[in-house]
Order: sequence, then C-alpha cells, then structure tokens
Amino acid sequence: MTEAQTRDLLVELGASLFQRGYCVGSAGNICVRLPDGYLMTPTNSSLGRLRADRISKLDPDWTHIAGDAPSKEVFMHRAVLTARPQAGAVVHLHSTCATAIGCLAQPGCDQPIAALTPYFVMRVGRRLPVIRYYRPGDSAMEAEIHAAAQGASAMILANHGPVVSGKTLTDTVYAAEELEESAKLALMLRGMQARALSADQIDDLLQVYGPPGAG
Ligand SMILES: O=C(O)[C@@H](O)C(=O)COP(=O)(O)O
Ligand SMILES: [Zn+2]
Repeated sequence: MTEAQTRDLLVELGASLFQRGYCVGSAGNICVRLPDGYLMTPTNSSLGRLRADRISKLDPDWTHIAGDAPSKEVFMHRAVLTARPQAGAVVHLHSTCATAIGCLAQPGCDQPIAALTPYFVMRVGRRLPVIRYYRPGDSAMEAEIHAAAQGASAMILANHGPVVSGKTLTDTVYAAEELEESAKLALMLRGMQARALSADQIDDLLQVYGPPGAG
C-alpha cells in the first residue's frame, strides 16, 4: 500500500469509527508504521474529520517532519510499535465500555474481562494488561506500556481507554472494535453466571488461528 493509500484509509477508518460512536469529539489517536517512518493523527483532531494532507508524519526516530503537530500520545504509540516490530498500527480510543473496564479493573491485572467469545480471543488474545493511570501525554507511561506490549497486542489504560495494535491498520481497527464489543458484553453480564471459554478452548483458538496482533 502506498503512503497516499494509507492516508486515505486512515481518513476512511477514522470516520467509520467516529460515525459508529467508538470515539467522540477529538478523543483517540491512531499511528501507522510506514517504510520510512510513521503517520499519526494530529493532536486535537477529530477522528471523524481527518484530512489526508494534514496527517502528521514522523521520521523513523519519531521526529515530526510534516503535516500538523502529532498527537500528544507519541510515547504511547512508540512504546507499542517498538515492542512489537511486526505490528503495523496502533489505535487508541476512549470507547465507553473498554474505558469503563479500565475504571473497574485493578492496574496490573491482565485479564480484566473473561474470554466469552472466540472472536475476542482471535482479535485481542489471552492477555489484556491494565496499565496504571498516567496523565495523557505523560512520557512516563512509555516504559510500562513497552513492557506490557511485549506480551500482549492490546491493553487498557486505567481510567483512560484502550490501546490496540495489529498487523495492519484495518486489522487494528477490527481488534479495537472487538475489544469494545467484548467489554460491553462483559458489563452486560456482570454479576450473572456467564460461561467463559475454557483454557482448552482458548488454547485451541490460538493454535488454529495464531496469536492476534501480529504475534
Ligand atoms: O486522552 C487524551 O488526551 C489523548 O490520549 C487523546 O485521546 C487525544 O489526544 P490527542 O491525540 O493529542 O488529540
Ligand atoms: Zn486518550
């Protein structure tokens, strides 16, 4: 895919996430790896109204070289993409249900929601670490996110929102959507005797379909 096609896809998928309520206002940000650097959504931009020509471009050292000023969450995206060299994109949202889980679960926990459905395992995986609260944009979050991303393709920032990676931008958006729907299901079933997938069923899915998020 050319850089121009990637920019157009970012605009299209940002708008799609926004129109379906996965993000509101100027919340959330997206980063895509390129052969010669990274594309990142500009700070204070709405994912619903991105402009392809104004998307921020960073060089391989994460220095801003073109477009509008990048998201203040460069550290978050850098932490994930350096920990996961096979990952092609990172999506951060404030999607309501995943964020609610991030307000309920204990930081340090890595299974804040049960694996209720196969697609959760296939898109998000066995582990979903909950990262302790950091102020948005705080560079101090980078080390903890980097460490968590080495063993998980997605995580939830406590009292903030989900951070999801995947092999491609499209895969990453699908995973972020699946995480939000799984979080919704977990909240709907809270306090009920819901049947989660067994360890054997989870192992079977990961063996057949492979780990999500590019390994
Ligand atoms: O929660 C925040 O402030 C950021 O993580 C965010 O979602 C939007 O920040 P920008 O990407 O800098 O607009
Ligand atoms: Zn945020």
